[in-house]
Amino acid sequence: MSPRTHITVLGGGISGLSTAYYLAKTTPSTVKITLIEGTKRTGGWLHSDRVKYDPSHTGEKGSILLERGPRSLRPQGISGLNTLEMVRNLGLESKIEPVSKTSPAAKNRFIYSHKTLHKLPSTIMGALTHPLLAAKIPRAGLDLVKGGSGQEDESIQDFVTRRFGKGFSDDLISAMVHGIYAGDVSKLSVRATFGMLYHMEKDYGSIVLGMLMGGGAVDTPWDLTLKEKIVKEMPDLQEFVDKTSIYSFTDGLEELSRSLENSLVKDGRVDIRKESVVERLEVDLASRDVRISIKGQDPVHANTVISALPPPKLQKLLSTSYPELTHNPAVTVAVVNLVYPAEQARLASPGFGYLIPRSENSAVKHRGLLGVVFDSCAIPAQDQGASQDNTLKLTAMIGGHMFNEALSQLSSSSASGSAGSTLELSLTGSHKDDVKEFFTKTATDAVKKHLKIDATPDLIKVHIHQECIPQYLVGHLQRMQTLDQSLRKDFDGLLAVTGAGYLGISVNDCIKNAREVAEAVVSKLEEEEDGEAQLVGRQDAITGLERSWFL
Ligand SMILES: C=Cc1c2[nH]c(c1C)Cc1[nH]c(c(CCC(=O)O)c1C)Cc1[nH]c(c(C)c1CCC(=O)O)Cc1[nH]c(c(C)c1C=C)C2
Repeated sequence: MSPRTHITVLGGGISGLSTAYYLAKTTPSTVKITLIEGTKRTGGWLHSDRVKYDPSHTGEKGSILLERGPRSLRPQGISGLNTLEMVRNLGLESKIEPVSKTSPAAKNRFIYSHKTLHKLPSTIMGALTHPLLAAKIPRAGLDLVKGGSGQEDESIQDFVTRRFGKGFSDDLISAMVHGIYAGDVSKLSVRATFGMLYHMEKDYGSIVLGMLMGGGAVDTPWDLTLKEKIVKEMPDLQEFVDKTSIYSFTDGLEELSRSLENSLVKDGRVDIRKESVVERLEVDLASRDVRISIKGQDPVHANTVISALPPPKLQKLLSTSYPELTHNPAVTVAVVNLVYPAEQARLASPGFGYLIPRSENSAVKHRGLLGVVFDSCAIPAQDQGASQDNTLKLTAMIGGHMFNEALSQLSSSSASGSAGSTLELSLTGSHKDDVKEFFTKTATDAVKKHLKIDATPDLIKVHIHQECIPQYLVGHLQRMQTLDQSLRKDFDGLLAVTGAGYLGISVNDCIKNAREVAEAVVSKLEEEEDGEAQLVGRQDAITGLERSWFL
């Protein structure tokens, strides 16, 4: 590869950091790598706070971890294995806090319905015979006799209702969609979010049959090669995967992005530009140059740009319009951390937490509550000192697709009267306080009503994460295929994309997709150097969206 080669990554979240990390691992030291981080703090919605905490009832000092976004990772699957490999290479293994498959957090996930907590089924068979659905028709039979819809895509709700009946979608599946996407089951694409179900229907004509046959996998050839490589190099990881349900780190999931950034700094290969606002990307195909204009700084020139920015942010930098970059909204989630004195607050049903299904009409009845995580039970080892045994820590997640609808109730109840859609989003001054108070009350009322905990929290923290989870609307994968073709045609490999806005929102998927695009870009640049690329032409240029044709 030419010593003048310069690859620039845009975006300092987990996807941008991972892309830079894999580029640094796979390129010779002569290749220049720049990471332009932007103005937001590294870690984004993975951000965690460790609060020095003095439980007043003991007078002893402790320290308690309050996390904002996803707080754990699943080790399973190829993307899970890939993250574990990264964790080991970063030297983070000693910080892992595993949750065993036999722990209450692994076995007990609940949904709140008809004034009680019901245990979520862990298998499709368990779901089909679930007491919440007992009064309805035998759904397993329905699934076995129904064929496919013949449609390329449909909403999760349409798919599930067609195969298993409406109760199944409104009760169980909508709750799960709240607990992953904070999204609306009637709007999200079944193919892009639960691809396994889509493929089971397509391949076996039945989900039950597909499950029994172990079908539905959506692993690409690249995924399978990656798995083989990791298993060969680190065979002992499988043992951890087999016994672990989820895991986190001593100081929270943010430790992963912090450690990634530290390793990039220490390694010295990547020029990290913090606090840099990219204003424009201009591409000159003839000289194979991308001019990156940065506010108040000299422009940067690169041979390839990999954007890990949210798709609408990338659109703002481009002169041509790509409707696929702006089609999906991203939802806002309010995260309320609550810490109670343990002797006044006890969980009757220990577990991971509970979710509110669509059938509960949450936007109105529960002011937009999506669910509550039982942090003290889910990953108890994260809290230290006196706080570990003397506190009950819960986190309420509120809003998502119901954010504005829920908050519109504030305008009718608060003196300021300025909530609702105005939350698009100028959270300042007294209005900000009203909004925070609204979410605090939503969370504490839910804990009283649903968990029968009447105590007053010792500590409350509210964080509002604007547009933190992209919503893959119906037709998402087809749009990604169209975008793949357009980027290939217009940029000929000079611009590739990665990140939660495209092909997987989970932390594991973001890391694996970052690895895939970084490795593909590097091998393409190597081919170009060898003169092979000229023979193959645009058909082969890298966009980061190649896997959209496999899913
Ligand atoms: C109550 C709302 C939410 C809870 N977690 C999230 C929300 C919006 C965010 C979230 N949860 C998952 C992901 C994707 C995976 C990742 O990045 O690691 C995100 C962004 C994982 C997840 N959470 C639940 C399920 C079934 C999954 C899928 C993978 C898995 O099985 O672990 C369920 C769940 N989420 C929440 C609760 C309280 C809950 C179950 C009781 C909180």
